[in-house]
Amino acid sequence: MAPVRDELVSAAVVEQDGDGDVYAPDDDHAEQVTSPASEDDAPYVPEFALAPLAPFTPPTAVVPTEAEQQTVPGWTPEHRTDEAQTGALDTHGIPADTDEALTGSGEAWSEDLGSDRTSIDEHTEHTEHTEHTEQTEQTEHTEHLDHTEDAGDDDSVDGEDGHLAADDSPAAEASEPERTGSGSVPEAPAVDHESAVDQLTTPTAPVPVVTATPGEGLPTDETGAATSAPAGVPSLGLGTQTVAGPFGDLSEPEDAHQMPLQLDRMDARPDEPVDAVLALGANLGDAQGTLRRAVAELGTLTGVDVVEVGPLARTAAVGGPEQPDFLNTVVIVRTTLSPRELLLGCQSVEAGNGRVRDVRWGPRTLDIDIVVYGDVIGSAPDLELPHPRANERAFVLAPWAHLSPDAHLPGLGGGPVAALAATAHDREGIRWLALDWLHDAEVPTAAQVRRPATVAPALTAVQVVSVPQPETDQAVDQVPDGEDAGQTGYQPEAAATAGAVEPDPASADHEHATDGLAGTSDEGFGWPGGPPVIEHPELQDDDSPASPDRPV
Ligand SMILES: Nc1ncnc2c1ncn2[C@@H]1O[C@H](COP(=O)(O)OP(=O)(O)OP(=O)(O)O)[C@@H](O)[C@H]1O
Ligand SMILES: Nc1nc2c(c(=O)[nH]1)N=C(CO)CN2
Repeated sequence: MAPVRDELVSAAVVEQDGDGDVYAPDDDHAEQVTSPASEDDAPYVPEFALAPLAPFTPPTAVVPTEAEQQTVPGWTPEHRTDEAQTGALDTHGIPADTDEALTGSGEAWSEDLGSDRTSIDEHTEHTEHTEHTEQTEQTEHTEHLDHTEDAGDDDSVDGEDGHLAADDSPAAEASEPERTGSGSVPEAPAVDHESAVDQLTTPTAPVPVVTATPGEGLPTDETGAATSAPAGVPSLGLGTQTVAGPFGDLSEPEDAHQMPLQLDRMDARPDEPVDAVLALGANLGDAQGTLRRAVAELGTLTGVDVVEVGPLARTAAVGGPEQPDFLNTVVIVRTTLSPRELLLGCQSVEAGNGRVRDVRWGPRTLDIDIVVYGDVIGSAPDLELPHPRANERAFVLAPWAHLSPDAHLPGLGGGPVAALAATAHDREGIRWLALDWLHDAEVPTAAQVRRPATVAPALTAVQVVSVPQPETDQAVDQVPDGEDAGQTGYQPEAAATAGAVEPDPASADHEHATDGLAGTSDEGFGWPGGPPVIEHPELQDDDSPASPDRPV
């Protein structure tokens, strides 16, 4: 390994996080990143560049047949690979005999991987151009994980490990919210989430090509490549096939540039449906509306059933630039998708709701993280399970513990979720939890804003409010106002069972309740002396999630 040293990269340098995600420069958040340098500051030579290269035989230009020139607009000889090297090619440079396999089952596709890496790349292009499908994140994912020279040139590849700044996609750009201060996000373009996931699961889809360290539990050969699929992975083509390296199908020497095509445990579909916990957050635009829509859209993903939805929490932003409060919730889904398929499904929903990744931990219209997927513990360049920061985030743990008081977070730093929520650093940034946010609900009276029976002991300090059904785009800011309110979706029987505390109007804290970024020492989660029952948990303020005109 070449010597490296840590350098504080200036704000002018693109930031890169531990996951390999690259973010636009952010003056406030220059990060420690590792960049290679030698003692004498000699130009850095990447390690791979030192590897002995096989002699390169440039492909022989192939003159198109007359028919080809007529049928392929814009055709030029360099669009083709040497036929002599790759066998009979179709007009897209795809070996004719592999075309069927490529569009057939994933298994058949994988069997042909050994034939020609270039043909696979070409095929991706072929798929793109011929299917005219919407440019989903999945398509990008599949395309850019190719370890080809071209892949490295593509801005949309997010970091060295090849995972994506998915929202660089044209679809995401098109849906970039206008931050005009109007507070509303333009209608997200319709995204066919089902078809996005179908592309992952149907035989005609390009199989996601994933390189990662071999997944735990998979048998591997001496190169580290997975040699067989684990139980429950019927069609993703895990196997011993290797594909040509970044320089194409060089014949000499045999193995020098062969890279194993590896799928890992994150691609393993479960034998039985698995419960996964998703954390949702939003602080731009109509955050509540977006979260409602996201829950619905998650339920439309093939292989995903929404089982339970947590309360809505208003939370102070953690990390990143100064920004509005978030609305957060958790959703428990039952899925037959693999972890990576589920991630791609979530990212598809994010993209459809205008998610843009420009600033790390910056404001966003929608964020969906996989907190846990069953009891899977594992790490791949694009997916870590459980989510590596979930154990320290009250904005995830508090709504989760409320939904599942006995939940346990597996893995390093894990433990009982309610206990983790009670000690998380950001616990005091939890402003309130609303139980009835998902469905139609009328505004509660002050007397109805109280602790419910189901609240976990560690969460009793969180004020529970009712959030009304929005009538406008700005409705996330509508105030559960005790004075003007009618009935609520809140269940008084539950409160009675719990011996709910009668609200004390004197305890109302209008100031803090209306200031999304106000001091946290004596409010919210961890309030000493019991739950603050706030008569007017005003949300109508500039810091609120639906008020993106605040400078961010
Ligand atoms: N468990 C996970 N859930 C979602 N994304 C994950 C997970 N593990 C790794 N990732 C990767 O993290 C990348 C960055 O995700 P995202 O932009 O949503 O980060 P973030 O929400 O801003 O920050 P954080 O990861 O701290 O929540 C994604 O592209 C994804 O590949
Ligand atoms: N309150 C809050 N803070 C955050 C959130 C979030 O969802 N809520 N998401 C982040 C990145 O995932 C970073 N910080």
